[in-house]
This record gives sequence, structure tokens and C-alpha cells, in this order.
Amino acid sequence: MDKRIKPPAPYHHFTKAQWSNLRADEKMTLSREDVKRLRTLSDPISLEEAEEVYLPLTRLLSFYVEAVQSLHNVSTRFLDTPDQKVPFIIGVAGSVAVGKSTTARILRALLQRWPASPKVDLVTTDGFLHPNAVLEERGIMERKGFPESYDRARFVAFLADIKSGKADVAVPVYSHLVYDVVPGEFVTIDRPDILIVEGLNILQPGELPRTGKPILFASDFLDFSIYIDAAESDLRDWFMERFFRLRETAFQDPSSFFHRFAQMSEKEAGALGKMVWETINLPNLVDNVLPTRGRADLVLKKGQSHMIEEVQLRRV
Ligand SMILES: Nc1ncnc2c1ncn2[C@@H]1O[C@H](COP(=O)(O)OP(=O)(O)O)[C@@H](O)[C@H]1O
Ligand SMILES: CC(C)(COP(=O)(O)O)[C@@H](O)C(=O)NCCC(=O)O
Repeated sequence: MDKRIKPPAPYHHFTKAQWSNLRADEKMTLSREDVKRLRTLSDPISLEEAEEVYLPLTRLLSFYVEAVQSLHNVSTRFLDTPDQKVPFIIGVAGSVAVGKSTTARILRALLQRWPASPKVDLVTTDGFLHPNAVLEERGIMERKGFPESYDRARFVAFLADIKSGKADVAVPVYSHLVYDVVPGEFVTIDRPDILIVEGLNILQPGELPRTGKPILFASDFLDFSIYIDAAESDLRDWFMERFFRLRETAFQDPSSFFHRFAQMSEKEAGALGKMVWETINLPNLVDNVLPTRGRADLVLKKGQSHMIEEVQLRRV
């Protein structure tokens, strides 16, 4: 039985063909080579898919950016304050292995090529995971990706800094190779026009403070949010396919945390990969990621072949 929860919010539903018609005269600015370069391991997105799905989306986003800018102008007129650039923040959520990175990278490339050449930055939320030493100390090393594995206060503070126009905001860097946050390594985000934030947890509520302190959720800072959706069985298959590909590539590196998987027999490694899916990523999907789907402005629903089959757009 499909355990996915129906989004409570009312959405417009589109088939892929209906959605792609909304592209109107939005021009394709990526080549087949660009799409190949931007997609991640095991994501087969084609130029045609990018045109059909992402051009209507970039057209929609250009309307949203304009609308948010107008709202901002209203507030500066009301307050009689000087006009200040406020970054537009897009969130990309969904399960491990659903293809968030590919979506975020394609979107970034398309938005950068808008006529006004906006500065578009991309961050992944894994940089806000607690380092392994902290996870170990708290006994939650097996809960990486779960809400409590992130420094949520730091993540919210980061988004607040970006929204308030702060320059040179530092973001910690997570390495899949060493399976940990890299000490002392940061990327700097400097007043972008658009920021894309990609991660499992982007639509999740934060912890409620025990005292009467004010609370903000990451989603309070998002101007537009996208949830990439797929059936549990497809996600498991994609995770396992990627796992076996990584075993032939990244895991071969002796410094990879998962190097031992490259040295085991295929059967043994497969059993361990399956265990990672079943004991970490699947429960996190069911308990913490999927319940946030109904909060997204846009839901992109993928079929077994990774292609988007249905689009849902929240009514405003
Ligand atoms: N163990 C790993 N080693 C190297 N790269 C990885 C590993 N796990 C995931 N990745 C890469 O990290 C990125 C993010 O993966 P993930 O969080 O599953 O999100 P998604 O598949 O939705 O983009 C992807 O580009 C993926 O290929
Ligand atoms: C690093 C992740 C938590 C994803 O982080 P995100 O960028 O979505 O915040 C995830 O890819 C991960 O490594 N999960 C732990 C279990 C696993 O190895 O798949």
C-alpha cells in the first residue's frame, strides 16, 4: 500500500504535458552538454526533460521574484527606508537519493542565464550537520539526516543573515568522502540575488524552545519551496543503484569512509547498503521528510524512470 500522505493544502494538478505547455516563450539556455555536466551520478535527466519541467518552473519563478520585489518596494515606501537588495530564497526538499542536487544545479544554471544575469548561489544543508564527534557523543551517529543531527539554530541563523543582506556569510562544508563536516572549511555566500538551499530538512519545523523565547523555522525564510517526490520502492532502488556505482568509484578511494564497502563481496556490501537504507534513510523519510511535502509550493512527482510525471502547484 502506498503510505504517502495526501498534501492537505489545495494544489493545482498538472500532467507533464500540461505543465510543459506553461513554458510559453521561455528560452532554453542550456545545451545537451550542460545538462549532462549538471546531473549527478545515476540521475538520467535529459535536455528534453529539462525543457519540459524546468522552463515552466523558471518562468513561474520569474513571476514570483517580481512579486516579492514589489512587496519589498511596498514595505520600503511604507517605512520610507532606502531600497536594499533582499535575496530570494528557494528551498529544494525530498528524500535521500531522489535527485535534489540535480534539480538544484539545473535550476541554478537556468536562473543564472536570465537576462539580468542574477548572482545565484547554492548551498546544501549537510554543512549544518553536527560533526561526527558530536553525533557520537550524543549517541545519534545512526541518525544522520534526522532533525536532531543538524545544528538547526545555526541553519536558521544562516538564513536570517542572508535575508538581512549580510555580506560574506560562512557555511560549513560536509564531505561525503569522509562522511563528516570538514573542520575549518567554509564556503562564503556574499549577497546573492537568489539563493537555492537544498536538503532533506528544509521544510521541517525546528525545536520549540522551553522558555518563552521567539522561534523561527527555516521555512520562514523561503520565498518558494519545491518537494521532489517518488515512491518508496523507487527511492530504495535508486539509493541502491547509486550505492553500487559509488562502490566502483568514490568508495575505491582509501580515504573514503565507505572504502570497506569496495573491498567486500558485492553480496556483503549490498546487504550493508540495504541496511543503511532500511535503518536510516527510510525511517527518516517516513517520519520526518514526507510529512513536510504538503508544505511545499511545488511538488515534482517522479516515476520509476526518474522522469517527472506529475506536477502539483499550491494555489495562492
Ligand atoms: N557516500 C557518498 N559518497 C559520495 N557521494 C555521495 C554519497 N552519498 C551521496 N552522494 C552524493 O551527494 C549528493 C547528495 O545526495 P543526497 O543527499 O542523497 O541527495 P539527492 O540524491 O536528492 O541529490 C548527490 O550528488 C550524491 O550523488
Ligand atoms: C548527508 C545526508 C544526511 C544528506 O544531507 P542534506 O544535504 O540533505 O542535508 C545524507 O546524504 C546521508 O549521508 N545520510 C546518512 C545515511 C547514508 O549514508 O545514506
